[in-house]
Amino acid sequence: MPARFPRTPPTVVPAAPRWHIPSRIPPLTCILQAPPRLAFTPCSTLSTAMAPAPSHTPIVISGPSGAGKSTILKRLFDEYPDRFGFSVSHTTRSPRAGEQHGREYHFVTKDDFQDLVDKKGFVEHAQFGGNCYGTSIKAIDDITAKGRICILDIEMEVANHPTFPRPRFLFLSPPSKEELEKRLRGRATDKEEAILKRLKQAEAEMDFSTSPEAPHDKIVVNDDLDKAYAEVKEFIVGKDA
Ligand SMILES: Nc1ncnc2c1ncn2[C@@H]1O[C@H](COP(=O)(O)OP(=O)(O)OP(=O)(O)O)[C@@H](O)[C@H]1O
Repeated sequence: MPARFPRTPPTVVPAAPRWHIPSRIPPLTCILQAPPRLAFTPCSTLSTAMAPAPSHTPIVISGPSGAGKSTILKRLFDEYPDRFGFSVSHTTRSPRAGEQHGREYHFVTKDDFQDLVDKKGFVEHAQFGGNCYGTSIKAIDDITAKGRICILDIEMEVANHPTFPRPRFLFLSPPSKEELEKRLRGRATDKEEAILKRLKQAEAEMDFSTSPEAPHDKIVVNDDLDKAYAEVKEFIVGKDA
């Protein structure tokens, strides 16, 4: 799994969760016009019609915490060890012991960070715990220049960037809220409060995933792991890989 960018929690608009599986996702023409609005219609969807041909275009993978992103990506990276890369984020926080500039993060001053923000050099950036974090266009381009596919676990604001070419968006969905809760508890990495918070946020993410503003080219339901992996793999590296 890539170094994870601290994600800004989406705004949760209270709504009764509807975990259904629509037959297709909204057309891509909606994507670049509207800002990502996180109002909510939970569901799990599958679509192949809108996905462009696999290439070196960066992939943004999203989905509720516990949906299985790390599990599936690990499998993919094990199968294709030289095919992917992760962008190195910028941060204004100080390096921790053992961290190297340019490896874990690009450690920059607040002024330098702001300068890059002003120049629209980030595809997304956010504040977290009093520090700024961002994914720069250059960091993504560095991966693509090496002939690798850059995998990003970032917010959807990248879809609205004025100059960055549109990445491909993959959403990994759990089969149900109950199953998601089971996985989060089974993973045993979070306290009760964190699990409840993740579940609430999951509802917002699920709703957003099928709203007209959602940019996803493909939504994979991670019920059976092998099947979900095969679908993710086909979307990312193509059918014949
Ligand atoms: N298809 C599946 N069936 C059953 N369990 C699964 C499946 N996929 C993943 N899991 C399990 O669900 C748990 C959550 O998976 P994982 O940690 O990969 O989720 P994640 O989406 O990466 O979460 P986070 O965003 O919090 O990192 C793990 O314990 C994993 O082994």
